[in-house]
Amino acid sequence: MSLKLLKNEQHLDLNSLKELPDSYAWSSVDDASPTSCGSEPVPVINLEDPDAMMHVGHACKTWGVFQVMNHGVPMMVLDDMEASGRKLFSLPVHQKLQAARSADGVSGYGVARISSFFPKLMWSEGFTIIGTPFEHAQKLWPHGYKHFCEVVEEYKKEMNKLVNKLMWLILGSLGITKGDIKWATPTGELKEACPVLQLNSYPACPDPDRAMGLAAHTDSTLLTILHQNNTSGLQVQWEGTGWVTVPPIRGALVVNVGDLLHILSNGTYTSVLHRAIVNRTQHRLSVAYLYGPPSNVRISPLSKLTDSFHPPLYQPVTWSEYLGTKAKHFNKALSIVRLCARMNGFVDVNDHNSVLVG
Ligand SMILES: C=C1C[C@]23C[C@H]1CC[C@H]2[C@@]12CCC[C@@](C)(C(=O)O1)[C@H]2[C@@H]3C(=O)O
Ligand SMILES: O=C(O)CCC(=O)C(=O)O
Ligand SMILES: [Fe+2]
Repeated sequence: MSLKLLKNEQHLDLNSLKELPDSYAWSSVDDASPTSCGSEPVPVINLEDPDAMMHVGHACKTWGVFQVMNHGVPMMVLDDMEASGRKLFSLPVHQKLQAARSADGVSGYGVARISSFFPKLMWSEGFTIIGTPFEHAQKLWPHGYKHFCEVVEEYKKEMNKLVNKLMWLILGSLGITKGDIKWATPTGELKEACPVLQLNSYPACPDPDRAMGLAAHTDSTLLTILHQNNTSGLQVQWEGTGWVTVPPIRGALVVNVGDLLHILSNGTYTSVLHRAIVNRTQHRLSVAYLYGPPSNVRISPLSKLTDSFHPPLYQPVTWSEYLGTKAKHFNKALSIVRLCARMNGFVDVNDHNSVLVG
């Protein structure tokens, strides 16, 4: 009985609510005002700038997030994806539930996966696509799924090109070359990981100061590329002190460092804590392309970045192992895969039982 209630409650039609139900009222949405708390704005980088690599490296080190312009993804591809996402979320709830994520599944329609770690519900809906969206799209539009599938494929193709460009800029900024990356082909193409596309919808909210669109988290990726519509809501944490809004810029894309890049760079580039807040009048939509390594690749600190003074700080993990740790431990996942000092040889050299990892 109580389980059933909870399930129904998780699928309220947010668009129809005139008041914030208690189950959505967060007691402490700190600093929900979209100010930049006196910090610099999040960097905007022109990828055609000859110094792009340096700017990207600096942004990854200081912020863990930046926006890119002149990235090569046609505006039409972004617009089409946004329109398709909008169409999906404007379907009636009972229809969206036809494509609901199964209890043990990852793809499909539902609340944010991290919801289970919070006592209150988030003011958002999501649709996760892994591989082809065909099966779910067919349930949503029995006769009209083809267009949606085409738009998604085109979007993924363009994002894959961009993620290659960005990864080599980022790796280059760390002094890493093509031969250092196990999952790159000799021509320098990063072998296709199975990318995840996450569509997020944040309906206008009657009480935005007490609601949370998507609670603070880091992404379990190497990189995430985010397209947001013309409504702000994305905020990143700055130096652990305040929230800075990443303003939507038409045509620009937000890039953020995920936990696996944090591990790969041995902590040089930090995965950024971010969240989405909501507003009273506008429907916000975002599309995240979550990029991780191929499933057989174990990510560990690159050997070029480590030596006896800079020992590797993290254990090797595959993407799916890391997702499993994240699903269980949420924001403690990164510290769980962090090697303890003892394992790094920061121990009494006379302790012959210590495990040295090199
Ligand atoms: C490949 C991924 C990465 C996931 C889990 C799985 C599919 C959906 C992704 C997101 C998308 C929304 C935020 C997040 C925190 C969530 O709840 O679901 C992400 C999470 C992660 O980055 O850990
Ligand atoms: O909607 C946003 O701006 C943030 C989305 C996000 O963080 C995610 O999908 O991982
Ligand atoms: Fe995220």
